[in-house]
Amino acid sequence: MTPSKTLNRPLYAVVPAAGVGARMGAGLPKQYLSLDGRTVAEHTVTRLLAFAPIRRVVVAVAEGDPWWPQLSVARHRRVRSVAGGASRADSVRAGVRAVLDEDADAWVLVHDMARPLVRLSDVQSLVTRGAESDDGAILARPVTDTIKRADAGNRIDATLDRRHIWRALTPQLFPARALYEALAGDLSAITDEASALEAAGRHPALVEGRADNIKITLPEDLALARFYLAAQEEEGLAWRPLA
Ligand SMILES: Nc1ccn([C@@H]2O[C@H](COP(=O)(O)OP(=O)(O)OP(=O)(O)O)[C@@H](O)[C@H]2O)c(=O)n1
Ligand SMILES: C[C@](O)(CO)[C@H](O)COP(=O)(O)O
Repeated sequence: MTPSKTLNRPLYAVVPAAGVGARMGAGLPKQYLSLDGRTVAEHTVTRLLAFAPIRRVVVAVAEGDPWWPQLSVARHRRVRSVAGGASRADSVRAGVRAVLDEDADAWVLVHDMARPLVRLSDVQSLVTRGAESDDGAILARPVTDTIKRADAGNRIDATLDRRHIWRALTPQLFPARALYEALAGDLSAITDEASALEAAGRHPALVEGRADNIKITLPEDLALARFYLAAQEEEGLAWRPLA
């Protein structure tokens, strides 16, 4: 992938990877499950490392995680590990702190470890669009179903105009300083980084990403991920060994 021509500040990736995968219920965190012979974590980090403009990939792992240090990707020269926190937002904040300690002027791409199928073409689109404004940008998908809002009794309260409804994906791109400050308050309702920036009055851009950039969350997502991975390989997006 050729370096971005648009982002004129250092680019880092922060990967929250300190979750336990409760909804997957696999007995170990889902990022260490195998996908075509490699862990989900290896797929994810290797893809980010293949995006040349990323100076470093900061991975937030749970304290005492015995699986992460066993992966060769954890020792890659452009990978750094930090201790994650009790919530996703805490883990992201720890990663962004490490980025700011290296470069106060950096931008960060925050990407779920649980999204191993992200395409470099989507990362490039995000960086190109995100660089247009200090409010940043996120990958997202317009919804294709009819969207209902429920009342407290799970009866339909309203049908929303889906032309304005998008599903948030990752990566999400922001100036590191702005994100760090936005993550300083009450994090209990924060499920993605854009929400934190929105609460601070910013309006990140939505950049349409590919549908195969799924988050592995439930057991059935593994079969879907294998299907999409095979399709990507047929397209020529094959596994690339670390440089
Ligand atoms: N304290 C936490 C919780 C989550 N994550 C990370 O945030 C990403 C998205 O979260 P999610 O899919 O919810 O993962 P889990 O928290 O592991 O899943 P669950 O909610 O089912 O336990 C994952 O890469 C996960 O490892 C994190 O870094 N720190
Ligand atoms: C950030 C995210 O992937 C956007 O869809 C998502 O919100 C994280 O998932 P979680 O289950 O809320 O941690």
